[in-house]
Amino acid sequence: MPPPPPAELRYGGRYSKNPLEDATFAAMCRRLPSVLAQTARMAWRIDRAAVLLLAGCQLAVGVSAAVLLTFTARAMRSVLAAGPVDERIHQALPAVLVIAAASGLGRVATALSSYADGRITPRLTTEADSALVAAVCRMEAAARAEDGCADRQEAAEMGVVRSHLMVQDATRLTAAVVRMVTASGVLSVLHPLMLPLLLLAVVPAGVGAVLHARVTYETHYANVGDRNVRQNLRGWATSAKFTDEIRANSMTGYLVFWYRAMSERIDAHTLAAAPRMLRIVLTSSAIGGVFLVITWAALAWLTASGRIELAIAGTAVVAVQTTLAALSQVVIYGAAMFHTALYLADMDGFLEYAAERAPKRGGLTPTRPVEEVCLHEVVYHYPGKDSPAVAGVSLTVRRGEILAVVGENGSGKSTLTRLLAALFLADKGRVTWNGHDVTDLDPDSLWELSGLVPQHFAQWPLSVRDNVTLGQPREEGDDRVWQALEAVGLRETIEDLPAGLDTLLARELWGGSELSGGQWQRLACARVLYRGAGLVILDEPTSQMDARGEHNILERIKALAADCITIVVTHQLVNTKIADRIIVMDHGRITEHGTYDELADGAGTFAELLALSTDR
Ligand SMILES: Nc1ncnc2c1ncn2[C@@H]1O[C@H](COP(=O)(O)OP(=O)(O)OP(=O)(O)O)[C@@H](O)[C@H]1O
Repeated sequence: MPPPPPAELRYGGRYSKNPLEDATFAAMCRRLPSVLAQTARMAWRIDRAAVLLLAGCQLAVGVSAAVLLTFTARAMRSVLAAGPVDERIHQALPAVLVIAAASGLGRVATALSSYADGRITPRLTTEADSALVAAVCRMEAAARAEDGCADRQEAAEMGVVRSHLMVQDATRLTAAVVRMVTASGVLSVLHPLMLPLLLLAVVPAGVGAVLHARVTYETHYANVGDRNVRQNLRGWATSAKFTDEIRANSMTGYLVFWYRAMSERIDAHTLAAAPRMLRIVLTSSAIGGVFLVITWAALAWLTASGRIELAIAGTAVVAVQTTLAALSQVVIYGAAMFHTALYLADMDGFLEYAAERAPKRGGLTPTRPVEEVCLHEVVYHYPGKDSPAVAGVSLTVRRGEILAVVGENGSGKSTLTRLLAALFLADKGRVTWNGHDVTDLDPDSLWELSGLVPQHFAQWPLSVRDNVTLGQPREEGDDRVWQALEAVGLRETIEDLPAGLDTLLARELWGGSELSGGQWQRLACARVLYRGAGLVILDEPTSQMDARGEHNILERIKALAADCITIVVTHQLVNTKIADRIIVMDHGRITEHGTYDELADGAGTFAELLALSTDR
């Protein structure tokens, strides 16, 4: 049976207006100097010596071009003068030598500038890439759920990819400008009419190149949403972690077909732009060609009518060729630079957007140990949701206490833990740690005191040791790492791995090993134990564990409870026996609270869920 047709995906996550809708040709040209300045600033920060070398080379390229043309005129005059050929050549020899030296200088300068570019570009890309990763990692967690955030990030990624062209485009553009200015200077001296004619020949190509870049960017913009979804789909479909689920649920054909269909939709957008591009290129070439013919005709007429001498006309031919080549390059690289600038603007825009959404909280350091975490009438709404996930919750948890949070799916348990850990800030109400509002506390110092095993934890493709210690300063010796592993019953498993603590936990990477689901979960618990955190939040920490593993962890939680605040979210109601207090959540509110015995003997949701869990 052929795979079913792909779902029509209506992706409404457009983040803003296409910035090109209002951009005029003049506005784009005006933008170039600022892009050049931005490139120079970024490069200057990275490698001043290389920037100076680059600037020196550009100057050398310009000087060599000017010298080349001026001495070509002299050599021509000598060669075309009256007298015996050997004498004329002899007379032209000094100028020829200067020409050879100037072109040698030009070539060396070009080679050195590409060396300087090679020194700057990789680091520039690394800077851009690292800045993007840091910006995303530092955003407020809640902002990542905003509409369009992922789209903007995808557009910004393109800026990083393009950043490797920045210096190259800028160098080529400035080299072309320098060559153009020198060559056109020489040409204007030869005859003032030549330059405006040449400009007319090249300007249509310039307009064409910029329009071309606009269309390419528009296509890119139209595809941002689709590409975002396709990229996610690709990651999920090709990850070894989901192979079983994909195969055993006969999703393969569907996913492969869907992936292809999405790619074809992206291609269709791109192909739809091709005729427009062709029209632009043909029109601009035709207009430019007409003016070029007029330029050559004008030169022929000036020479034939004796307005310029033959020797000068020879130089003019070289100067026209040089200016024309330089002008074309200015146009091509100007358009390329403009094109790159559009993606860089997306990247800059996203960095600004992310910076605006970086935590803007106070700088107070929380007092240690964490004695008390309180919620005062806290409300939290996810963007785009009608009803709040947490709807006016007040709660106090103290050191030495184990609090269990139970409730049906979607009742707001995980959101409550995010608010307690100050991962999200309340829309209304206050969350305090030791009496200080979390909005006044420095988030990094605050999270140094917390440890979390989330429902969906990462399986870091790192060594076992790094999986346990990630987020903590590296210590001498592995004693505490082994203690944490022992506490979750993983010692033997890890000892049996080929390289013990050094074993890479990523089967898909060469030499890596893989753990089972429950073993991964034990490892996530070991990480929290290793942290010795003051606020420990365990969101369904034993959902994948066998009875022994679960028992181990619960015993460990009890043993450590005296020194910290422990919050356990669980659907295994029997596990709430270890808690001093249980709260039941329903539609974002606490509907019941008490000890296990009080709630089990009551007539509320807890007793009902407990009865259901044993009714088989
Ligand atoms: N990132 C998110 N963006 C938008 N809505 C969300 C997000 N996370 C959760 N929600 C919504 O908030 C509500 C509470 O979700 P929460 O994850 O807190 O529930 P829960 O009690 O932990 O559920 P479960 O038992 O299934 O883990 C749900 O209606 C859910 O759809």
